Amino acid sequence: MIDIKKLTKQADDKRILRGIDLSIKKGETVGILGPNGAGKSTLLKVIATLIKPSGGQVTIGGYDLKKDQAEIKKLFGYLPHSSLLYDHYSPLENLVFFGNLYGVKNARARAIELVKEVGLSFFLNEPVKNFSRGMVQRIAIARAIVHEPELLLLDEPHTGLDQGAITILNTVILRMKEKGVTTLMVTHDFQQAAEICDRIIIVKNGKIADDFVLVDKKVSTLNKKYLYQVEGVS
Ligand SMILES: Nc1ncnc2c1ncn2[C@@H]1O[C@H](COP(=O)(O)OP(=O)(O)OP(=O)(O)O)[C@@H](O)[C@H]1O
Repeated sequence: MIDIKKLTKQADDKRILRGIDLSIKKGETVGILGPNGAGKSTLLKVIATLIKPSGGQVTIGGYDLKKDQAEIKKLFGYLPHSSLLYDHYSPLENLVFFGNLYGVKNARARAIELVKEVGLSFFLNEPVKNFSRGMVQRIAIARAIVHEPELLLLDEPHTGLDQGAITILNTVILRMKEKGVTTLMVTHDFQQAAEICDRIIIVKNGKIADDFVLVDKKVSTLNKKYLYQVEGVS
């Protein structure tokens, strides 16, 4: 699904990504972990065609990032730090708007179904500006999947969510996985990464420091591996 070779990104004098080689198969759920400033969000933004790489090759769904941006944009749903929602619109209005933008057939029915899926049917017609951070995040997740993307790019999706919302988000991710969707998730939440990811990538100083399958799904194993790679603690 994603094939990255020798990816670099330089901004001003700073080398943010220093030669990333990464191959991700269709249907994988991959957690990207690493310290602040390691380059995780930058990597996600390159894949989301939001920033141009300085060097290297990126192929997504068989399309070349340099040449086929329009095709790539249709393939993924992206959840950045900001919700991208219109504050004065309700969940229904927001999701119909974004659904139409992506050419979703029956956007209204899809919007209603998604608001139900994220547990906010009661607030279907309330303006988003009155919502709590967790409620906004639930609708932002619905927005990211409104067009049923093949690839989900999530930047710290669990931040600020209560337990109920975390469960809903994880259910959405796992349901997408059942449909063969590939997910890349930047996170600082080790518990969620251990629970839902098939594979963990640790980014440090703009490079991949580790790439492994968390066989036992234990957060303690993940903590250990992370501390070893990032802090040198064994
Ligand atoms: N446009 C830019 N110009 C200059 N430096 C940038 C730019 N974008 C990001 N950086 C720097 O690149 C580094 C990596 O940023 P990035 O947001 O990818 O880190 P991150 O691993 O996602 O960190 P965090 O966990 O704190 O979100 C940081 O030092 C950041 O300040």
